[in-house]
Amino acid sequence: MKRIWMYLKMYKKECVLAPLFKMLEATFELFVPLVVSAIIDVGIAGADKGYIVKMCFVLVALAIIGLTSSITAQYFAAKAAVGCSTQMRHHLFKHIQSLSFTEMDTIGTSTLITRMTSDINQVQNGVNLVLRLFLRSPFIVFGAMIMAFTIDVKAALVFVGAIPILAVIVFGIMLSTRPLYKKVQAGLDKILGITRENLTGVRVIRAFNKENEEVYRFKKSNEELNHLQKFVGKISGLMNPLTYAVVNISIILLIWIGAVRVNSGTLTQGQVVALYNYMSQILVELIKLANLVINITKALACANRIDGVFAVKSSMADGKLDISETGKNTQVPAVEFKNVCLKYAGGGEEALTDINFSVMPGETVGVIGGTGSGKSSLVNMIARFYDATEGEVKINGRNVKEYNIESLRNHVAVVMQKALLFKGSIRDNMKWGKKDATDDEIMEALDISQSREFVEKKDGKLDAFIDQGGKNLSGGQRQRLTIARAMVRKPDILILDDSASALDFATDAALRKAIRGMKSSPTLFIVSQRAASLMHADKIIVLDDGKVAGIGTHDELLAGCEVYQEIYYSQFKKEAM
Ligand SMILES: Nc1ncnc2c1ncn2[C@@H]1O[C@H](COP(=O)(O)OP(=O)(O)OP(=O)(O)O)[C@@H](O)[C@H]1O
Repeated sequence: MKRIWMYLKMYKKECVLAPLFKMLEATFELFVPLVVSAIIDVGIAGADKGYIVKMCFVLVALAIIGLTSSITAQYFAAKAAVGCSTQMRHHLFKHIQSLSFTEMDTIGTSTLITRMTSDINQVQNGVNLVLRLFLRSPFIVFGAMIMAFTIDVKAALVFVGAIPILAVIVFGIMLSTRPLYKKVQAGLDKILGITRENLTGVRVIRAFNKENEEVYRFKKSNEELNHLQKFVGKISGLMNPLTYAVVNISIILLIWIGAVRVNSGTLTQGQVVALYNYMSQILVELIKLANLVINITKALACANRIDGVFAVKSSMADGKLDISETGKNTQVPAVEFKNVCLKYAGGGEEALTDINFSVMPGETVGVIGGTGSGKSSLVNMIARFYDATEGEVKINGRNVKEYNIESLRNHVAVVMQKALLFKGSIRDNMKWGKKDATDDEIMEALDISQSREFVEKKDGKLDAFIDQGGKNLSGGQRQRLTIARAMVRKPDILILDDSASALDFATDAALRKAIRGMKSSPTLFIVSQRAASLMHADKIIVLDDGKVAGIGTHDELLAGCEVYQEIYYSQFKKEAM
């Protein structure tokens, strides 16, 4: 609530004008039954055609003024609601960007997307409805009752009896359905999550013939939601018959009392019709009010969930040191791990235990080990995607935590296992590496990553269009372009995290040779399960179940490291086959 108000404060004028125009509309609406009553009592009763036409014009004028007020109110309410949600979305996105991978892992991508999209939309709807209805509906309810009293106190007593009964029914149903609506919202979130997972993983699902299982999984969740919605719908469905029953009984009473009083000459026929219209207006507004309260409840629940994300603070404090101020001394290791341990949030075993090694500037380091042995975890700590839970990761002799994260990540380029490109031209994608990269710099990076040939064959060359995620490229082409994107930056430390796995051996070898041939060759980490990709490295780190099983050159490890021997001979036997 506090947060919504924080954003709404920027739209104070709109927040005042929207309800005011709605009240203006309501005021004119309250006059309509009186005009209709006058048409009956004066125009029709007196057969005065001129009067009837005149009053019809008054009705049209009231409708036009009401409509104009309503549109104006809608404009201001929408401006405030959309403005509030835009600001909130912007800040939430910025906040999410500031979170470290640890928090992102804990919250989950799917949840974050739901907060950014449907939750903020719900808040926007809630704000819009509140601005339009929170004054208007009570105003009409009480206004109609007062108008009824001005017509006839005795007949208006029917209103005094009916309104509380109607309020109890409407709000009673609303209160009983409120927790159920929360469950519906959770069910919707689940469906959204399944849909998102399925759409992003559609290729894998088809490759594994999992369509039927996925359709079944979706159907199950959808049916659960359907049952819940039907149940809530049935309770909410009681609202109309019950309220209409009360209103109709009240109307019968009104007409009965009215008829008696018309006979006695205390009331006119038109006044009875006016009383009837006021009763109808009250009913409509009470139903609107109930919907408003349901929407407020949903909006507040969503706002709380959004607040929950805002409440998560990054566990990664930014340092002050600019990395360009270090690294002048070539005798200091470019990367050093000192007794490093890593345990991911959410418990479980340590992913890395007591890792110690150092790498001098310009050296090539291979990281090898079985699946889940901790290779990616190890290199991810160099660019501070995760912080060591124990020990120290140092770059140029200083703890990575001392560096300003932006300068650190400009210095360390990571090519991730999953080759991900973004919608846009090849040039746009390359400029992710360096904003102001010239075409020459891009071509140089394409040369190193062995991508020039296929890029030059594409229509438009650097302007060739890449679909979202790089779907219109082959796996190997995607990998080469992600490597080129990292090379454009000319990083001091380059990490290839199993990022050449889709390349053939000759291209893989040509890539490594080109990197080593660069004028200022980076300190290079090659993570791979293929011994052939890193056997020429200056140093190979062999990981086994999160621990270092051996560090040394290929020859040293082949002579003395059992895990390395196992990996190497298993592959060379395989490759020889
Ligand atoms: N974000 C994470 N949250 C929790 N646990 C994780 C996370 N990332 C990795 N792990 C766990 O840490 C261990 C090491 O994983 P890591 O990805 O570093 O292995 P790897 O050697 O790179 O494997 P692969 O070769 O299959 O990519 C695994 O047990 C994995 O389940």
